Order: sequence, then C-alpha cells, then structure tokens
Amino acid sequence: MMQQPEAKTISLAKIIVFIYGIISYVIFLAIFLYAISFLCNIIVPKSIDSSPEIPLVKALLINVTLLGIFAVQHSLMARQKFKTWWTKFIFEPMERSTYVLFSSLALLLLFWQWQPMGGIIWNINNLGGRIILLSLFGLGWVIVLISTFLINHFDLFGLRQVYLYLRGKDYTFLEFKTPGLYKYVRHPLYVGWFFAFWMTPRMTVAHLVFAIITTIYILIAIQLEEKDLIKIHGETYENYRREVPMLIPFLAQFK
Ligand SMILES: C[S@@+](CC[C@H](N)C(=O)[O-])C[C@H]1O[C@@H](n2cnc3c(N)ncnc32)[C@H](O)[C@@H]1O
Repeated sequence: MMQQPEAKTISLAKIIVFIYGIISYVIFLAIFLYAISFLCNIIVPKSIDSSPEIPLVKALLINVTLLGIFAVQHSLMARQKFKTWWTKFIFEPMERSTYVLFSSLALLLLFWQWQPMGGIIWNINNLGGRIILLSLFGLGWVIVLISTFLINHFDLFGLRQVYLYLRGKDYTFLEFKTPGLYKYVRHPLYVGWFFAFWMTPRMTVAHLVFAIITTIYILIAIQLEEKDLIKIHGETYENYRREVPMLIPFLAQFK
C-alpha cells in the first residue's frame, strides 16, 4: 500500500515529460509554418521583405544580432559537451525537446523583431520566372521535411525521446544511415534550406542579408556537425565523406 503513491508519481512524471515533448513539437510546427509565410510574404503581418520602418544601419545591426542569437543557440545547444553539462540540470529525456523549444523561441524573436530594409536586389515580374522560383522555394521546404523523415523525424524533434521515457525504455542513439537523398549529398536538409532562403522572385536587402548569413552559418555548422559525426561513427563516416559530396550531387570537387 505504501508504494502506491510513489508508482503514481513516477507515471505522472512520465506523462508530464511526454506532454512537454508534444507541446514543444506543436510550437515548432507552428513556427515552421510561420517561417514559410514569413519568407514568401503571405499571411503574416510583417514578412522578411516588408517596407522598412527604421534607418538601414540600425535595421542591419538588429537583424545580424537576431540571426546571431539563433546561430549561437542552435549550434551551442547541439554540441555533445554542452548536452553533457546541460543534462546535469535538465532531465535527459527532455533535452532534445528543450533544444527544439529554445530554437523555436529564438526564431519567434527573429520573426517578431525582424527589421525589413527595403532596396530591391532583384524582382522577377515574368510569370514563368516567378512560378519557377516559387516552385523551387516550395521544393526546398519539401526537401527539408523529407530529409528529417529519412534520418528520423521523431528523434530530431524530441518526440522519440519522450515516448521511450513514457514507455520505460532506454534511449538508443540513431544508427548512421544514408537512405534516399543521403546517397547523393551528405546534407540534403541543408540543401533544402538553401532553396528556401535563396529562391524568391523578389530579393530585398533584408532577405539577402538573411540568405547570406544563414548560408555562412550552415557552412560552419556542417563542419561542427561532421566533427561530431566522425567522433560517433568513426571510419564509417570518414568513408561516407570521401564517397558522397557535401551539398552538390555528382560534383566530386565539392566534397
Ligand atoms: C538537422 S539534422 C541535419 C542532417 C544533415 N546535416 C542534413 O543536412 O541532411 C542534424 C542531425 O542529423 C544527424 N545526422 C546527420 N547525418 C546523418 C546520417 N547520415 N545518419 C544519421 N544521422 C545523421 C546529426 O548527427 C545531427 O544530430
């Protein structure tokens, strides 16, 4: 009889952790949809290419700071050393969901405080050209989504971790795998981001700043991610790195 409350507390903790994971995921999904609208200038009140409201230099400083906050949060919290330290304070099955939640909050701050800067770099009025660019923009988001499922969508967004905990099972690391798109490039998900960030019929200064900084950030992030992947998978990843190009399929010189 005395043990009953303890058993109840444990299962309640599991349910709370699971709900936390679901809430983080739902917030991420909302931010993901918001990001699509923000980048292609539909539905949202302020988008990446809206009219400027403050002087150019001030807007540039704010935008670079917002992108910097996201980059630091997203890269720092993904490093193994940080996770080892962080899980002394935060319950391990919640670690990935917390990463997803913090990433969503950093993006929310970016969308909220973003300063449009005006200045048209290019503006394609031709209908065919617009359709092609918008299709490539959409393709980018589809590639991103497909890539997450090829690796393991539910693990990347923390749902697998909280589900395993709910079922009382230990977490197992994802196996290294190279299905589908991963046979052609090592980072299809990032290729998807490049399409989503660069493919636009109307490129303003703010959009260009966003595309350039995120491109530099992704190229740096790849180096950090591959360091970790080599640590975890050793020769298997070294061989994969030799055989498969980083971002551009069939281009051996860009390995
Ligand atoms: C946001 S995903 C991006 C994956 C990859 N860089 C891409 O662009 O498609 C980052 C996570 O995927 C994992 N990852 C990257 N390549 C992988 C592979 N081939 N198999 C399994 N996990 C992988 C990394 O360890 C990291 O935790």
